[in-house]
This record gives sequence, C-alpha cells and structure tokens, in this order.
Amino acid sequence: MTAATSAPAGKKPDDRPEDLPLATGDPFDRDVLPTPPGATGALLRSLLAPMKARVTVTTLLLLLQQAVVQAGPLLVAYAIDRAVPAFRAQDHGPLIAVGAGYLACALAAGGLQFAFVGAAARVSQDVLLDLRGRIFRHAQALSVDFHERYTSGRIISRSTADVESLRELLDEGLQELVTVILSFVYISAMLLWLDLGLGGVAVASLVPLYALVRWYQRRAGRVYRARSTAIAAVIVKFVETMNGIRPVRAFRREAANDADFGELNRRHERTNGDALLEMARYVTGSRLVANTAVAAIVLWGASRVADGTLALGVLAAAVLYLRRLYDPIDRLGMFLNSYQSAAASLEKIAGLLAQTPSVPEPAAPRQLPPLESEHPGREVVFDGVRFAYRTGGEVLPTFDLTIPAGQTVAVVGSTGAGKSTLAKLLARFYDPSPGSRPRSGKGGPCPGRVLLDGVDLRDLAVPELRRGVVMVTQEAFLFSGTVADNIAIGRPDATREEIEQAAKEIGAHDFISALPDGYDTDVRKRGGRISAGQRQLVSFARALLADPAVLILDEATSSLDIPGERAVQRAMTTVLKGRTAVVIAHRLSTVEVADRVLVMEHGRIVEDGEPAELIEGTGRFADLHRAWRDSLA
Ligand SMILES: Nc1ncnc2c1ncn2[C@@H]1O[C@H](COP(=O)(O)OP(=O)(O)OP(=O)(O)O)[C@@H](O)[C@H]1O
Repeated sequence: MTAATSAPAGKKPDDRPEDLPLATGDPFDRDVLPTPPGATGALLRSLLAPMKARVTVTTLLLLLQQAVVQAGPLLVAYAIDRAVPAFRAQDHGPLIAVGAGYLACALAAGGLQFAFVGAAARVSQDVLLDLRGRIFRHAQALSVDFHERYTSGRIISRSTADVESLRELLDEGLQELVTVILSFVYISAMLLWLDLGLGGVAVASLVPLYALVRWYQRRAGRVYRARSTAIAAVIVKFVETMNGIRPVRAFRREAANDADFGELNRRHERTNGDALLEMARYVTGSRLVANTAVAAIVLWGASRVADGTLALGVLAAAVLYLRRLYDPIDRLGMFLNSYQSAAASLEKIAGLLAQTPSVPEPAAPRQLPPLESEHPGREVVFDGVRFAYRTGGEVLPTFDLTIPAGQTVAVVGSTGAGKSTLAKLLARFYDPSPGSRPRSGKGGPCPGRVLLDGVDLRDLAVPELRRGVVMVTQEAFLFSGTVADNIAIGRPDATREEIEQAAKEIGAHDFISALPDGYDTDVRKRGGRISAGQRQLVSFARALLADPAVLILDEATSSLDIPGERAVQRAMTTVLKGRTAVVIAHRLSTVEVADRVLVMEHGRIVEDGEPAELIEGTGRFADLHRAWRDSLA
C-alpha cells in the first residue's frame, strides 16, 4: 500500500480526497464498498427491531427523568415569589415544601438516570454484540475472491474502530440527542408559560442556532468520513506489517514501513485536527448566539422587573432555564460528532454486509450418488471451463479434463501456468467464468462446469461439497488450540483414538508424542512450535480423518531436508490412497506417487500421460525430470 499524501498546498482541508490514494477504479481499492441505497438505514433498523420494547422503556425513563430535572427552576421561581414572602410573614410551610420538593426531584432524577443508563447500556451492548457477530459470520461466508481483494486489516477495522464509533453513538450520543430535544421542548414550553415575551425571544434564538447546526452537520459529515477512512488505513497498515513481519525483517523494510506508517498516522492526526476545528467553529458560533440572546433577555427582563411588569422570581427562573436551553447546544455538537462518525462507520459496515458470495449456495441442492466400494473416490470432469480472475486476464481458456475415480494425478508446469487455479476451481473456491462454448441446441454461451460424479459443483450444498472434496493448501495452516484440535478439524466428532490413529498412519505420532504435552500441546504456545514438514504432516492427518472422496493437495513450495521429504512422501502415499487425488507437484519426487501426470502451460494441458511414459519421451516433462535428476546427482 502506498502512503497517503498530504493535501496539496492551497487546498482547503475539506477538499481532501476521502479515500486513500489507492484507487484504481476497482471498488475494492476503496475503504467504503458500494452500499445499496437505504442499506445503512435498513441495517440500523434491523439491529434495533428485536429490542423495540426495551428501546421504548429506555426512552420513557429518559422522558420522566427530563420532566423531573426541568422542574428545578420552577421551584426556584416559586421560592422567590411566594415562599420567601410567606417565610417573612412567619409562614414556613411553602419554603419547607419547596426544599422537600427540590430534594425529591433530585433523588428521583438520580434514580431515573441510573435506571436509564443501565437500560441504554444493555440495548447498546446487545446491538454491538449482534453487529460484531454479523460482521464475523458474513465475512467468513464471503467467497475466497472477496478476501483476496478486501484485506483482513479492513475487516478488522470494520469490527473494531467502526463498531466502536457506533458504540459511542449508542452509549453517549443518542442519550445526548434525546436529552437535547426534550430540553428544548420542555424549556421552550416553560419559558413561554412563564412569560410569553421572554419565551418568544428565547424560542426565536433557536432559529439561527438551527441554521448553525445544519451548517456544521454538512461540514462535519465530510471531515468525519475522511477521519474514519484515515483510521482504517492506520489499522490496515498495522495488520499488514505484523502479518508480514518475517519478510519485513528479512528485507529490512522497517525504515520504509516507519515512513509509510508515519504518513498514515499524520494523516489521521490531520483529519482529527480538521474535526476539532469544525467543532471549535461550531461551539464559538453557538455560544455567540446564546450569549447575545441571554444578554437581551436579562436586559429586557431587568427593565421589566424595575417597572414592576415582571416578577423577580420569574426572571430568575427564565435565566436559569435559558442556561439549560443553551448548554445542550454544545452537547448537540458532540452528538453530531458521534453521529457523523457512526454514520460513516455504519455505511462501511453496511457496504461489507451488502456483499454477496460470488460462489452462492444452490437453491435446490443435489446429492452425490453413493460411493462405489470397488472404485473408491469420485470421477472429476472439467467440461469447457473458462476462468479469469476478476482482476487480470484469462487464466484457463476452455479447459477440458476427465479424472476417473480413484486416480492420482500430479499437475506440474511452470509458475503461473494455472495449476493452483485448477485446484481452486475443483474445491469451488471460485466458479467458472461465463463460458464461450456454444450451448448445444439453443445457442448462446454455456458456462463451463466442474462435475463430481456427474453433478455440477454449483448444485452441491456446502456440507456435501466439503465431504466430497477437501483441499490441503500450501500453508498447512494451524489454528490456535492443541495439536489434537487441529487434526480433529477434519472431522470434529472424531474420538481421541481416531485422531491418534490418523496421526499414526501419517507418521506424525512420534513427533507429536515428543511435544511437551503430546497431543494436548498448544500449537501457539512456547514448545508447541512445530516445523514446516511437521505442519504438513498434521494437515495430512487432518485430511485423512476427513476422508474425502477427492483430495486436492497443493504441495508446499518450500523444500524440506531429506528425512523430512521422505516422511512427507510416505504420508502423502497414505493420505492419497483410496480416493481421487489431484496433487499440484512442486517437487518432482512427488510425481512418483501419481498414476498420471499433467503438464500445464498458460492454462492448457500440454502433456498428459503416465509418469514413466512421459519420462521416457522427449517432451517438456522429460526435460524437467532430467534436469531434476541431474540436480540430485
Ligand atoms: N487471486 C488472483 N487474482 C488475480 N490473478 C491471479 C490470482 N491468483 C492467481 N492469479 C494469476 O493467475 C495465473 C495462474 O496462477 P496460479 O496460481 O494458478 O499458477 P500456478 O501454476 O499455481 O503457479 P505456482 O506454481 O507459482 O503456484 C497467474 O498469472 C497469476 O498471476
């Protein structure tokens, strides 16, 4: 990723582009994926819908609390105009009643506030719990091509920084908004009731304040979207660097990364500064309007008290109410901040949740025919398959291949020939691209098909597909947990005996037993670190336990030492036995376990035959094999 550039000299901060300068026209290069109209609102409604009753109770608590809080100045007016004169006349009752009333209001307001905060926090926690779960489930369900384009850092940013800004809105912002609106309504009503003239001036001052709020909202929207993109860029850079810490060290990328990160960090800081500046402008403007209105009311009110047309208590109550009317305006700015931040975040989350898997589940799934015991494995057919990644040119131009049930096929070829693509199509990480072969009969292009025992992979439900085809990828990835847990991923209901049996057959039992806690060793903890070859053995044991009809093995490119290679070779023979197998062979020694070799170049099969037959011949594989043998000598 390139570093962000600063705004060109002379440009205003809000002219700054909102997306990182990555864009190539591909929406995946942007932080905000295309969001269908109305999707953000629909997401918010769907999050709140299950808790309608609780939202209503929470709002009622707040309404009550505000009613109680706003009674204070009225009691003060009563105290000045009625209770104090009565007290002077030896009638202590009204003043005691005012004192008791004030205390009761304070206690009730406190209690209601406590109940409200608890209820609001529960609503917000449940919304966030639901949202985080949705992001995780959805991201996990999206197809591989999505993850190849939308970095994991951005998904992390969605489920951390973006969910966090929504939390701020729900925990603090919404309370602010409701409090502000209620205060406006209550206080305007009280002021108008106390004195129509003073109330009228106060209510009229809300007009310029409203205009100011709208102005701020427009400007802050832009700034907050830029800030949220800048936060995401910082997280993405962080995750990318930590994920690639080995190459970072190996290629001494620290200084360059520091510079890139520093630029992104500064961009984040600048967008924060822009946000604060907008806030400062807003607060200054709102205070100016508010203080002018207070000054006008105090002057006018005082002159009316002097000429006896206004009671002193009413003026005191009006001034107290005025403070309460204008104070929330600053808080409204805070709310708009959280609102803008949360709206930008929710838009990004909605964009992610609006993505649909490019490899969809079938509407009417089909079953695979029962396995034949004399021919274990299933027949695999690539029928007129054409394939191009979304970005880049055609990788497989009309590809046909039949692999009979039970056959082990080694696929070799130069780098970039399309071997892994073939494997990924068979595992249905991708579907074939729209085809070029004319459909027999009706005409029109017919998409190619990948068939398993005659059934199109697109017609198989995911569990059926995963029972039918398993792919062991190059990385031999281990999840956090014990060695036994990692093997059991192949079949989660497997017993400990079955797990150990699989490890024994693969030849992994001895090294696993030698680990500090044997099968219970945590692979991510000290002492649980296992070598590349051992990781492959664990992933073979996992595949053996899964026992699929078709196994795809994308062999690791890294070379092992001789005993390691032998152990992997033996394990491979075991795991491939009794099923159809496609091995993407990076080591020619692997070809020894195959019944058939395919040589691929530029997405086409250029040689196809038994290993011995091809080695004897004069083709590309014979050359490759000779060169490999010479290198061993
Ligand atoms: N996710 C992707 N997006 C776009 N292009 C891709 C993607 N994966 C692979 N390609 C391109 O498709 C072509 C075939 O790649 P593939 O990984 O299938 O080759 P391969 O024969 O397995 O190579 P290797 O032996 O180096 O792993 C290459 O040109 C590669 O750049």
